[in-house]
Amino acid sequence: MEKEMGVSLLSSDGYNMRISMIACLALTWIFIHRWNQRNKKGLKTWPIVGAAIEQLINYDRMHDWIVEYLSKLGTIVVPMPFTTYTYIANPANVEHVLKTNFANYPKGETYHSYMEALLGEGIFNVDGELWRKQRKTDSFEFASKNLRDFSTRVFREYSLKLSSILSHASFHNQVVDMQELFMRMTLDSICKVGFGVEIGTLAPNLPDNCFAKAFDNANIIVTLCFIDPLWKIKKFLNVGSEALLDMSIKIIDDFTYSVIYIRKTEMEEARKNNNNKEKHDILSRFIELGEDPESNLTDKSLRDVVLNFVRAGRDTTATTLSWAIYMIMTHNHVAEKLYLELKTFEEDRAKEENVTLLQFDLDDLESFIQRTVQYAGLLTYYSLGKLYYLHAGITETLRLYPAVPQDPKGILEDDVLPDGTKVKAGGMVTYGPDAASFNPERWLKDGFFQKASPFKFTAFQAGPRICLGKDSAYLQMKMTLVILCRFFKFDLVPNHPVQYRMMTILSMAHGLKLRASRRS
Ligand code: HEM
Repeated sequence: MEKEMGVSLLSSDGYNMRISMIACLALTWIFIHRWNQRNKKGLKTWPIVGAAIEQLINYDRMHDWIVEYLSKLGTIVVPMPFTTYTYIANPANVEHVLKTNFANYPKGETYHSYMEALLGEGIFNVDGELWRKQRKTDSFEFASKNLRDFSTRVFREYSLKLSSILSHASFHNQVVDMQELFMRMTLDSICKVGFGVEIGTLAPNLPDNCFAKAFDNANIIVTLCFIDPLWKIKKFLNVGSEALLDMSIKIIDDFTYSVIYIRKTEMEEARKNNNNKEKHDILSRFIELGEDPESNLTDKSLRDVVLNFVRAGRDTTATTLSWAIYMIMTHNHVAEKLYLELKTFEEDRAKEENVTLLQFDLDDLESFIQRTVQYAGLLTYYSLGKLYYLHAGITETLRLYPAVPQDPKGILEDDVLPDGTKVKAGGMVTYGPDAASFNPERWLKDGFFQKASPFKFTAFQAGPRICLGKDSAYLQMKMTLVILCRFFKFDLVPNHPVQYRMMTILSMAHGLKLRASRRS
């Protein structure tokens, strides 16, 4: 018995000793790992988990966290448990990744698998030949004057709808969530420009729309795949978020395919009746292109084309508009300078068009709205191009709050960036800003807007995959802001928290709740 106890005591001692030794070794390893980093300027990491702890602690302020490092260092390497992210801001590195060695940094298979349910084989979600072919066709369509004129009319009409909702709200001193209104406006306008249909979500009673809801749900769920390691299992079992995604995609597809069918039937009817009145929405243009058998455009490819445009153009523009309004209302001198630019512009345009501006009374809603409509009538693609201060304000907003804050690229082969940073195949690299304070003046010289290299100002990406909708986005943002900032002043609801949500698009986590007041 004594012997047995002795053995078990010995073995438990031995066990404890082994544990103590392992603990000692582990602590020494951690100590050496941390000691070696004591003079390191960049991110401090831990063994095995890398920077995951620091990243988790900074999750809600991820954008600032990265910008703080980038502004000091230009490049940061963030090791994570299964991969390494390299963040770059130095223009030479950005140019190398987005242009010079473009072929080594594709979207990659992981991104494709996350987005496939929603974006299919659309331009955003493919590489290689499939991407090249779409890029060529889309670039041609985007450069078309017909599409630009049609978009200008649509953007003007929906900006006026928004302004009318604000006029009523200001008359009754009601609070509005500006971000929600912008989201509705950009969804309605992209559906009109993309499919040629009115979905009417921008209305005073804020109606629900099943396509809009399903599209929002699908967007959130595919984005969650980036942080949900179980999504493939859920998809296989069709449970949880993946079951909801499946339902949402059915609603989106029913709507999209029915619009494709209706548009095709209309086009056939029109041809039979020799009625060749052209439609300018993107879908109609692609249906026409699909009539050439060599184009290989099926109904599924038409669906992918249009949904990629909805995804590209909706949240990006709406969130930038929200941040721009927030910047304007929190920087009084900017608001006043912009107001002056818009008043002068109004007088110049009225003279050019030989129009007498209507008198209006701030307390008479009808006359106020009539005046906004008259002003909008003076806004054309070319005249908006002369508003340099506005252009600088929007660009500065995008520098500080890039709508696409992270755009990770895969790495096919090991590479060395121009600043000497080594990147390994299988990791990810993403570019970003190293921004500081809001100052539209930094974009102006003698009152004229000065462009920056796209490898320095990266909000629209750069190189062969630079955003195709940049001009269209500026057109819509200017159209909207010209009307809003000419006729309204904005005040944030006291204590409303303005904070970003770190998803694929940099939206405001709690919306933008404000009161608008009318300006003479
Ligand atoms: C403020 C508004 C916008 C911003 C900041 C923006 C930014 C970007 C960025 C960063 C990319 C690269 C992302 C990636 O490759 O995943 C991109 C690509 C693209 N954008 Fe935009 N975008 C905006 C508006 C629009 C609009 C209104 C449209 C069209 C309706 C559009 C169409 C596209 C397309 C088609 C691509 C894919 C280009 C390619 O892969 O070759 N964008 N955009």
